[in-house]
Formats: sequence, C-alpha cells, structure tokens
Amino acid sequence: MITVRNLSVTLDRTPILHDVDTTVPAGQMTALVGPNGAGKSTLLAAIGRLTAADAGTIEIGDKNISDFAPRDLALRLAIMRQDTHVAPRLTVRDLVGFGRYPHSHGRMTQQDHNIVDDIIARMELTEFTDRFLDTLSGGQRQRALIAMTLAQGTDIVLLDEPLNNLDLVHARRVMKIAREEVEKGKTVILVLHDLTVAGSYADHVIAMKNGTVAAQGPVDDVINEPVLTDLYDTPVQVIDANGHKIVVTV
Ligand SMILES: Nc1ncnc2c1ncn2[C@@H]1O[C@H](COP(=O)(O)OP(=O)(O)OP(=O)(O)O)[C@@H](O)[C@H]1O
Repeated sequence: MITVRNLSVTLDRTPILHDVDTTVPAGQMTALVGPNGAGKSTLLAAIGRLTAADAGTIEIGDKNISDFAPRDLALRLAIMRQDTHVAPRLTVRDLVGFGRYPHSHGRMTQQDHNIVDDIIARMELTEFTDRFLDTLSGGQRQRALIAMTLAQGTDIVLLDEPLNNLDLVHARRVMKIAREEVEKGKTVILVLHDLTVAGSYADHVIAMKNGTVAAQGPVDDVINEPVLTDLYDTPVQVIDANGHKIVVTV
C-alpha cells in the first residue's frame, strides 16, 4: 500500500497540491482522474520522488519514500512521465534496455536481454526493435516508453497518461498488459482521461480537483453520475453497457 498523508507541493512558488490524503491499495490498478490542471501528474511525480513535498509524507508499505536509497527505490518503483524526452538516436532496444539499468548497471545479462525482448514483443514493437526513436510514430514511441518502464520489473508502476497517442486497439492492448501486471501482484497507478477506460479496467479510482482529492474508492464509488458531474462541473452521464460503464458528457 502507498499512503499519502497531508501532502503539499509548491512549484515555482505556486501552491499546487494541498492536504492530499490518499491510499493506493497494493496489488490493484488505481486510476488517477480529474480535470486538466487538477494535480494528477504532480501527485504521481511526488509518489515517484521526482517532485519534492513541502509538507506531508508518502510511504511505501511503512517506509517513507525519502528513506529509500536511489537504487532501492528504482528497484521498487518505475515511473513514466507525460513529458519524457528521449535522445532521438536511440533504438527501441536501447531505450527499453535502460529500464534494466537498476539491475544491470549497464552490463546486461542474458536474462536482462530476454526481459527486454519479451516486453518489446508484448508491446507489439518487435518489428521496430532496431529502429531509431525519431523514426517512430507518436504511438509507437509511446509504447516504447511504456515498455522501458515495465522492463524495470518493479512492484510499483506509475504511468502518466499512457494512452496518449494510442489508437483504440493499442490503448486496449496497453490496458490489458497493465492488468496482467496487476494479476502478477503489481501495484499500477495510471493517470487516465478516458473515464470509460478507467471504469472498465481499474479497481480503485482517485479523483483530483483543484490540487486535492475530491473523491476516492472502488470504481463504483467514483465512476458515477453525481461524483463525475461534480468533479468536472459538467453534466456527465454513465451508461451501463453489458456491465461496462460508458461515460459521456450530455
Ligand atoms: N513548474 C510549475 N510551476 C508552476 N505551476 C506548475 C508547474 N508545473 C505544473 N504547474 C501547475 O500545476 C497545476 C497542476 O498540474 P498537473 O500537471 O499536476 O495537473 P494534471 O492534473 O496532471 O493536468 P493535465 O490533465 O492537464 O495533465 C496546473 O495548474 C499547472 O499549471
């Protein structure tokens, strides 16, 4: 379990998060949802220790994230940010191989190579393995970044808007792979704007608004009309389609 208590974050002298109190259940998929600018990426970056807190604590299990040595944290938690920039003259294989760095320290074993090849295949990138990143489409590059993150092999995986640039088939593929990771016991947190996807795949939802948590709980507690209408200040309809919640604005 990840526990966030009274978290406040200020960026460039602007208060961004205040009094964030939330828990992320271990071994489940948690969707982080909410309007643009609500603070989702900032919360994810704070959990990944990429953004410092002004106040409050974040614990993995019962250990404060500030008490982890960098390598220990990298073996425990992997994060893909929304704005990841990568060197254009890297191949897909090189990029995904970087995910193994906390294990290999640059000396990849056969097991590291096998893990890289496996995740490249799961992401349907095998035909692009030796292509430079700047020759890929936006969606192919996005899948390579997700593959790098999963190659790290951590118990906790944080993905900020992983479905950016993905067509509906590849979005489904990524969500299925994320679910497979959860079935293996991993804790996956994804920032998602597609509430239908969040409602279909996640176990748990944290809804943010104006820098704090507006609602949280199992999917049914958050992906419903009153909560979403309030969250987005817009009428939202949730249509049941064979057990799937289709979320639309009306
Ligand atoms: N370096 C910064 N300095 C000042 N304000 C910032 C900085 N970075 C982000 N912000 C502001 O913090 C707020 C929260 O940003 P954040 O990226 O966490 O939101 P988000 O919920 O992920 O949004 P989106 O859905 O648009 O990606 C926004 O109002 C943003 O403009």
